[in-house]
Formats: sequence, structure tokens, C-alpha cells
Amino acid sequence: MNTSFDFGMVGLGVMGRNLLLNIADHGFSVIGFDKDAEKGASLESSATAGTTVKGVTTLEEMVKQLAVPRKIMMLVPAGKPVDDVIDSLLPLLDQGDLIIDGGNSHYTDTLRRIKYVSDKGFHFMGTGISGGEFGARTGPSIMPGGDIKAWEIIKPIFESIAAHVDGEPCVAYMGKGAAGHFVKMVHNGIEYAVMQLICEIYDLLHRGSDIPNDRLHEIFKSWNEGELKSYLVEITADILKKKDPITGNFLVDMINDKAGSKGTGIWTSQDALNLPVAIPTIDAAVAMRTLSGFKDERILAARLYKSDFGKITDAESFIKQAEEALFAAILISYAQGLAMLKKASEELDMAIELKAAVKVWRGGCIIRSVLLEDFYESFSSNPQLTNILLDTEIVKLLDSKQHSLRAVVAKVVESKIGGAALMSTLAYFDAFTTEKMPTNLVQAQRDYFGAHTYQRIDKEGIFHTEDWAS
Ligand SMILES: NC(=O)C1=CN([C@@H]2O[C@H](COP(=O)(O)OP(=O)(O)OC[C@H]3O[C@@H](n4cnc5c(N)ncnc54)[C@H](OP(=O)(O)O)[C@@H]3O)[C@@H](O)[C@H]2O)C=CC1
Ligand SMILES: O=C(CO)[C@H](O)[C@H](O)COP(=O)(O)O
Repeated sequence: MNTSFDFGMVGLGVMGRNLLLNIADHGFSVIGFDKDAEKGASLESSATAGTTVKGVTTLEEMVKQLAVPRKIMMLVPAGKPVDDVIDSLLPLLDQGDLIIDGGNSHYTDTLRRIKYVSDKGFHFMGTGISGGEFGARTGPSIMPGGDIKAWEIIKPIFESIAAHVDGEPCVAYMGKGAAGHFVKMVHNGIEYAVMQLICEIYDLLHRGSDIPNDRLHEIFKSWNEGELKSYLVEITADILKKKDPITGNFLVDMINDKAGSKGTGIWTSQDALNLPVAIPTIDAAVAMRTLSGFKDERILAARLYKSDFGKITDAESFIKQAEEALFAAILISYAQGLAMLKKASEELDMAIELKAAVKVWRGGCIIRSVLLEDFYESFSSNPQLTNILLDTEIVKLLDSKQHSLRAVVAKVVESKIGGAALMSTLAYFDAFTTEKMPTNLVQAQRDYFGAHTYQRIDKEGIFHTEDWAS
């Protein structure tokens, strides 16, 4: 029996199958397990000529044929399937073998599994992977973290299969413990925010300004040739021109407006609340997906609150404002996610370098954008930046656009077209960039009803006022 396969994969679904074919294309011999024999057969028949690709239906067959130390990745749904696969694999492995969880696992599960697996003498790595089906096949962004020895073992394979930007691979060691999965979770939170912002701008232009889809396709396409150049703007342009083969209408208009979710956006918001750190654009995006599911109630409410919204009349000048507002809001969303990573890295002792996160997000992943090149420069020259909005080069980029974000939010309010993410972004920006928040009054209220004490602006110490009402 051939025992020289370089890499094994558990789960030959969308991601597992495509990543394995990508690894094979880079000269590694690969073997994949899926209990569904058709998936293994389809894997083999899709392999590039001259590559070594094999599909098997038992874990035993796969493990026996791997060279040691074995390198095995799981790409199965997060949660119980990951634990089940680990428990099935462990009795088959030798000390020093490596298990990589490449799925979207929650970081607390990853921390638990690192201990469970390493206590038994094996390596375990939580690794975020982004790029979807196409990225997995042609060059994803990869976010490994945890066991540094395991990283050294797997580095040559990951560096050769990742997307490359300016000759640099979009993979880097993210940090200690569950850093890889934490960075991927925040990546997905930012993904939610950017998608929601694009949707709100589309809504303002389409429903609010009566711009038809074919024109919107041209607008997003031209935006993708400028400062907004990014994967999500690019695919939006493509989506807006796609016709439905059944009705001949634009396909986007035939899709029900209830958005799905697999949980990483919700986790990002939950973990931000726990840290705590403020990520209101991501929170708004999560909330809007949730609200989209309440379709029956929305229909009822729309009938009860009938007031017509005012159309946006100056569509042509609004298009330019919309472009600048979207750029500003996307930048501020990234800022929130990166600030979350900074805080989480300290609180959870993950030693995440923001420069490394931004480096791997520049290519291959869903949130890749040219804007990340500017961030990469900022974090290269100032690795200790706590919030990208404090970087003087970023100030220059953003300050000239903030008036457009403000103008677009005004249109959101006037037109009664929802803009939760745009409004939350502006609220975050205004609060973050003010010296004086009204939270002095919150402190006074807390002290009034609960003797929670407060600090003064003119002297050191902790103060309490007994007689607030007198
Ligand atoms: N799709 C995407 O764009 C991305 C997905 N991810 C993450 O990657 C992971 C995999 O996603 P994806 O490939 O899309 O999912 P799919 O549903 O396409 O594939 C999952 C695979 O896991 C197998 N599987 C399920 N349960 C078990 C189990 N208990 N034991 C062994 N195998 C099992 C399934 O096998 P079978 O059905 O034959 O039983 C299937 O082949 C998830 O964590 C996902 O969140 C990450 C980035 C992008
Ligand atoms: O990880 C991903 C991309 O990076 C997945 O596409 C993500 O799981 C999609 O999330 P959701 O289903 O919640 O929209």
C-alpha cells in the first residue's frame, strides 16, 4: 500500500474538495475521506491530469496511506461533527501527527480541542480559511493559529496554495491559542458589515432613486475600478446584471429577502459585547439579517404604517455621494473589526499582530479590497495602532468623505429606506471622534440611583454624591 500521501482531508464538501484539489495542483499527493463514495469518485475525476488525488470512504484507509507526521485537515460543519471526527481519528494516529480544523469553529471550542488533543500527544491547529468555493480551489486566504510547531510543519503547503499579493502569500501565523479561528470570526463579522452596507446603498439607489438594475450594474462596476475595488463590490456588480432564466426578470428581484446565516456574525457580536468592544456596524448587519427573517410581521407592519417614503430626486449627484459614503462606511467597519482583534488579543493573550491579519486579508478572502493595502502600510509603520482611524494617512482618506456619509444618512432618514448599518457607522464615527460624550450624565445617573461613584475632571479620586435631589 502507498503510504506516501502528503495531505489528508476529512469532508469532501464545497471547501474540502476544492482545497484538496488546489493542494494537489501544487505538487502534493492528497487523499480525501468522505463516507459518501460519490464525493470521493467525483474528487478523483476532477483532479488535474498528472496530480495524485485519491478518495476513500473510511478514515482507516486514509490514515494508513499518509506519510508521517500525518497532516490531516477537517472541513466539516462546525460543532459536534468536528468533535466526532477528532474522536474517530485519534485512535488511528501516531504521536506528533497533526489535525487541522479548517472550518468556522468558535474559538472557545478550538481552545478546548487544543487541550484535549495535545494532552494526548498530537498537534491541533484551528485555522480560518476564506475564499468560498472558488478561493479554496484557486488560492484562499488562510488564518492558522496556535501550536507553533504545527505551523512549521504545515507552512510549506499553506504558503504554496494560498492566494498571493505582491508575491506574498495570504497566509501567516495569526497568534497563540485559538487566534486563527478568532481572526476568521472577525473576518466574517466584517463580511456581514460590508455586505449590509452595500445592500443599503443599493436600496437607496434602486428603490429610493429609481435607478434600474442594469444601470446599477454599471455603477458598481465603475466603483470597482476605483477606491472601492473589492471582491464584494465586484460580485455585486455581477449579481445586478444576472437575468432569471425562468422569468427573464433580473434574478436579484426574484430572490426572497430573508437572509440566511451560519452563526459567525452573531458570534462576533456576542464576543464583542463580552470583551467589551464597540462594533455597531457589525451588530446592525447581524440584526438586519435576523429582522429579515420576520417576513410575515414585516408585511403586516408595512400595511399598518403606510406612510410613503419620499423619493431621492437628485439621483445623479447622489450616486457620487453614495460612492464616497460606502467607502467611508466600509473603512469604519474594518476599523471596528480590527479594534476588536486588538482588544481580544490582549484580553485572551493571543498575541495577534494586526499587520499579519491585514496581510492575509489582502487577497483570496471575501473581504479582500484595495483599502487593505493602505491598512497594511499603516500597521507596518505603526504595529501598536489600537484603532486604524487614528492613523494620520487614514485620517486623510476618511476625512474628505465623512460629509458624504452624513449626507447619505440624511437621505436614509428622509426617504424611510432602512439604513441601520450606515446610521450605526456614522454614530460610531461621531462618538469615536468626539472629545466629549454625554456619558458624564450616565455616571451621574448611576451614582444617583445606585451609589456607583464617578470620577471628576478636575481631581483624582472616586466620588459619590449623597444628595443628588437636593
Ligand atoms: N462554503 C464556504 O464558502 C465556506 C465554508 N467554511 C466552513 O468550512 C466548513 C465546511 O463547509 P462546507 O465545505 O461549505 O460544507 P459542506 O456541507 O459542503 O461539506 C461538509 C462536509 O462535511 C462532511 N461531514 C459532515 N458531518 C460529518 C461528520 N460527522 N463526519 C465526517 N464528515 C462529515 C459532509 O459529508 P457528507 O455530506 O457526505 O456526509 C460534507 O462532505 C464549515 O465549517 C464552514 O463554515 C469556511 C469558509 C467558506
Ligand atoms: O466563512 C465564510 C466566508 O468567509 C462563509 O461563506 C460564511 O460561513 C458565510 O456565513 P453566513 O452563512 O453566516 O453568511
